[in-house]
Amino acid sequence: MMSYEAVHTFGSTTYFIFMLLFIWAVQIPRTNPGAGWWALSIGCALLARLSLFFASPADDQRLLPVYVAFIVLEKPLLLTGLARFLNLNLRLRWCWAAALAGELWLLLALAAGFAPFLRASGYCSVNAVLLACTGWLILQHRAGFPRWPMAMAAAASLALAVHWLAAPALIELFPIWSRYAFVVGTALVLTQYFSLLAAVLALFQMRLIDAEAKALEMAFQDPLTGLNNKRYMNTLFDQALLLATRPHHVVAVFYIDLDNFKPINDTAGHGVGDEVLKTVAARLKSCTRSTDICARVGGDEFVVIATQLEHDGQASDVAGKLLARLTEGIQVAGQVYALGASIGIALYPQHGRSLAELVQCADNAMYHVKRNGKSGCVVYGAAP
Ligand SMILES: Nc1nc2c(ncn2[C@@H]2O[C@H](COP(=O)(O)OP(=O)(O)OP(=O)(O)O)[C@@H](O)[C@H]2O)c(=O)[nH]1
Repeated sequence: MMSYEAVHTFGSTTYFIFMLLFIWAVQIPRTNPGAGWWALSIGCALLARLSLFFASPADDQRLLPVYVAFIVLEKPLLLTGLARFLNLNLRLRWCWAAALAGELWLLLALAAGFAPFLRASGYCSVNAVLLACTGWLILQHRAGFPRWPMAMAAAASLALAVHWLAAPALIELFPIWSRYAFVVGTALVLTQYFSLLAAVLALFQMRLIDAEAKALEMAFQDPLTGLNNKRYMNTLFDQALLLATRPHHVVAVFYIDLDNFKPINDTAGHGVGDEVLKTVAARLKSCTRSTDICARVGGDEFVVIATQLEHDGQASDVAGKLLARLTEGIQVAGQVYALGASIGIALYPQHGRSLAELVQCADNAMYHVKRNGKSGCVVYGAAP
């Protein structure tokens, strides 16, 4: 068993470090509020501990009200921090009243010369109730917060509640327990504050990852169809070329322009036009591999980049499949709309080495189809 002084020194130092870490967490932008209250609450735990440190057994009773004042004050601060962290609109006046009652009970017990068990049971019960509330609140509202830190904080809070509730009776029955209780209490308080700090930081990390994913989505995705946009296509094209440099792999760029899309907008409205575009996007996806790139590059214009084709002829097969799928009727709100598609194809490396060159060739080929009656596909340079 570590000596009493060693536990004191270790506990005080670590409480102090945690207090600094909570103060630091307050400075981090976009963290949930609460860390400031927890810096105050662990500060109270630290002051309570220091008051014990300076109490020799003889003047123990003189410093006991100071110790108890800090140790019960810690709990409403802890709960206020938790309510702010969890964004709960709670009235916590009763916590402060309970803390005050715990302190008053002690003063009364000291003045009236109550037995140690009776004297301690007042503030120990207040601590136990407030810690049980802390654990219960965490368990009730942990959804959407970091899982493990919240579970650990709830477990430590509930264990501390049991610890405080049982302490007066255990010390009465086994006086040696006061020494063990000191170590157990320190370990549980450290676990509790460590978990809360971890929750603050893990939530901040979750937010960052979320924001990054949203920013990427906005930067690289077409909001209507969920397909990639031009910027993403440019980014991914280099990867597609890497795949194409493998032996027997060909990359084909398909420029697809829908035929007769405008009349749908004009007759049925933009909303129906949007639904049609979404269906087209889903069909493009269903006709291609997950490694292929499907992008919406204009109102009713799409580019598909098929990677890992085994020979040039396969590009025409893919175009045929795309065309067949896109010319199937599209049903929106009980009405079936008929579309066509003009598809131009360019192959890497025959028709160009950069994406811009390939898209330009595929676009030219697509215009050739448009000019020759629409709804068809042609490879760049192959048209008569
Ligand atoms: N519903 C909807 N329409 C759009 C969107 N973006 C562009 N458009 C419309 O899409 C139409 C595209 O025009 P065109 O390509 O000339 O229409 P088209 O009838 O397919 O013409 P062809 O290609 O010659 O067959 C225009 O009317 C645009 O206003 C969009 O996000 N949603």
